[in-house]
Amino acid sequence: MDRTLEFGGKQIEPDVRRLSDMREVIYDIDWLKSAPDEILYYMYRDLAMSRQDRSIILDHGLRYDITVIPPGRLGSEYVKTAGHYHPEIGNTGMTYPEVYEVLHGTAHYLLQRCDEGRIVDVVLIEAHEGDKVIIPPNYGHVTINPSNKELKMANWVSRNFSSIYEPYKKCGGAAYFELAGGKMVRNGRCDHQPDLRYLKPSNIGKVGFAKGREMYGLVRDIEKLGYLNSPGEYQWLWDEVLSDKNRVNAPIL
Ligand SMILES: O=P(O)(O)OC[C@H]1O[C@](O)(CO)[C@@H](O)[C@@H]1O
Repeated sequence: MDRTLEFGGKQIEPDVRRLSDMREVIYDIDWLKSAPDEILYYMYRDLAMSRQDRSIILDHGLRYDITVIPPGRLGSEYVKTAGHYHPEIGNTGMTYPEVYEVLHGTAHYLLQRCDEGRIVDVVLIEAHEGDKVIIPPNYGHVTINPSNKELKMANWVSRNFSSIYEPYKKCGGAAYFELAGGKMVRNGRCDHQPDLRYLKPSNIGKVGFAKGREMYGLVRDIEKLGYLNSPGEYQWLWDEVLSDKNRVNAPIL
């Protein structure tokens, strides 16, 4: 199947993530023994609709990507991304945040925060088409496609860093695995798995999100993405995104 994406009048070829790139984070080790080295997802990075947009995006130290995760299983587990953390910004005590939007399908964003090497918070956010999900500073993240439809999602993120994969690989994955059917199982290979908190997506008007409006359009109001490079100025946003007021029941699949 041709996986070229047309964006801004250009044909974009994806980077791909194969099973061999993420063997360490798979739950079903028996399945892994004989699984073919398939492509699991497609990443179209650093997109812009026009030259003018590109120049605005670069001036603000940002990047816009699209990722496509076809439906599938990793043995008994739903298909997912490898999982990574972002680095700390100087000595601020905060790592770079990120924001996702579901363009098509359903996503489960599994977030976790470590303190002194111990996982202290784990959050699962179910998002549908049009939902925005902010990954706050200091949280690592995995995206799961828990449906039988293709998941297409976009993200805005700082262009000033490279992702850190080691902690997920070292722990054999995130604190939880989502099995086909929706059961969440604790990852016994990592030292501590706090109870899961299920939270709502971060559809927050104050940072420019609007129902039915794709967040690519923020390129025309790019100051609204200021939290991606200066998270220290947005404590109210992190409090709001992570608040227990946003708790929901576990999703029913
Ligand atoms: O780097 P991973 O864990 O494979 O996840 C891929 C995702 O991360 C991003 O690099 C953004 O953080 C996207 O391009 C892509 O959706």
